[in-house]
Amino acid sequence: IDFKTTMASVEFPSIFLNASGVNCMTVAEMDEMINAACTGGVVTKSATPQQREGNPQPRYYQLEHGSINSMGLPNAGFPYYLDYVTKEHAKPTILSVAGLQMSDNIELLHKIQASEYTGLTELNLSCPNVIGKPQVAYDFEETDALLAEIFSFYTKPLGVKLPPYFDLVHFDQMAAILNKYPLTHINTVNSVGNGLWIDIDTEKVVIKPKQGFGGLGGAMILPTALANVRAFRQRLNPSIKIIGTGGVTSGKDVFMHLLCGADMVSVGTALLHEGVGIFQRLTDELAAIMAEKGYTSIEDFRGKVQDF
Ligand SMILES: O=C(O)c1[nH]c(=O)[nH]c(=O)c1Cl
Repeated sequence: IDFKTTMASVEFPSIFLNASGVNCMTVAEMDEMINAACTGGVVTKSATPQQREGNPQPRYYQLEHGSINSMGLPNAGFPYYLDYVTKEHAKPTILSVAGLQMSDNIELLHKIQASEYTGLTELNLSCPNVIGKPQVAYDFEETDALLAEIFSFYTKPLGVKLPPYFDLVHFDQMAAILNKYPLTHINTVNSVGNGLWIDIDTEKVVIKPKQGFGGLGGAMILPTALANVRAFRQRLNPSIKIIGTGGVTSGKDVFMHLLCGADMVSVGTALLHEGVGIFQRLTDELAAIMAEKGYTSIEDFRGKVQDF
């Protein structure tokens, strides 16, 4: 069964990607993603204009059914990632960028527009862990203004990374904004912002930054991720593709993301725990589910989740 897919006329040999932030900080990690079996390519760690150390450690903690993180956007800096994605690779790249304020985002996209890079870029509007900075994507007016400014000059393929929304009216409002712009895709969901976990032996929170508040990932956020994929698929122009992210640990989870309408699927927490071998496992498990159901292509069921 071939899981290749095309987004913005870029052909991905598989539907599987890493969630930005996992297995994508260094050239070695990004090469590992590209060279791994059953991956479609690599999404870079969200790049800021300058290199960043990020928040103090411990800033990541594995929970029984997922993870909590407040990394604080550690990354090697925009030039490092632009240099990587501009080079030739065996599979496509998605350059993720995250400004710390509006002017950063505009500056980064001007640089990409002026660069040799012709691949996909993903604007991260949803980092929950930059202390003192609210998530842009929860400010609808700011998001609209930012996209209007960007598309006044940017002509290369561009998608956005969104946080989860939890109100149907917010889905309506956000989709109405996104439908105004020639986006190649959305990537939904980013971590569920500002969760908290406690070690009852020490009676302390488990991560140091932000008094223990951090973004949630992994199995426990799958229902939220599925709802966001379905809600946006129902509302967005078909020309805007969807990368489904959040809670994927098995072929069943991939199947559910695809039923909700995802075009590609990315894996974060489970990739961190299992390594890049997970993509062969997910591929085999998805293929087995499809075989059992008599599906020969993802198009047989993509977006066809049924109401009760
Ligand atoms: O703290 C982080 O680096 C981080 N952590 C996340 O869970 N999502 C993001 O978009 C980012 Cl940028």
